[in-house]
Amino acid sequence: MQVLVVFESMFGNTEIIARAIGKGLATSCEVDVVNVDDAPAQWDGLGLLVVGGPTHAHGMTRPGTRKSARQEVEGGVRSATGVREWLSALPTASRRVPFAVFDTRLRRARWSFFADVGKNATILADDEQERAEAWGAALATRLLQTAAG
Ligand SMILES: Cc1cc2nc3c(=O)[nH]c(=O)nc-3n(C[C@H](O)[C@H](O)[C@H](O)COP(=O)(O)O)c2cc1C
Repeated sequence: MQVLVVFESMFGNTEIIARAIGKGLATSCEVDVVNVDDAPAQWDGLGLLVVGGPTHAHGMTRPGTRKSARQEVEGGVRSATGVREWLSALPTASRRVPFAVFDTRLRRARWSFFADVGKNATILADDEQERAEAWGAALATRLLQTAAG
């Protein structure tokens, strides 16, 4: 089963979580983890698309919030594009695929991954990488069960 994980990340936290999710999924699937800047817009035979990004102003990033993030970090941010824009530009055929989403944010929330971002530093809260890997592994198990009917 082929899985594509697409992440958007300013300071690196969401990228770490995306790669941990990919590691979990790789226990039973073929996985590519790609920055949204390099993400394809079309695919063939994809079993699952997983998309994640940082929470900005209670939602997905926008050009203005990404500009604020750029001003906070020396040496540039990880993604120039947003998953919001990437998703909007996907052709209709690419949207017909099983889909899972995740986000990172500052406040600990049950369905999000928690990042504590210091100045010019990437500080993921304890256990979040492990939690992300476990979520990826659970997703893979569920996917294979669904495929098996
Ligand atoms: C412009 C901006 C707005 C943000 N707004 C929120 C918010 O509304 N709620 C929240 O919990 N975190 C917020 N954050 C924190 C980010 O969600 C956190 O920095 C992010 O998860 C880090 O991921 P990244 O390192 O991949 O960019 C914001 C960060 C920035 C830069």
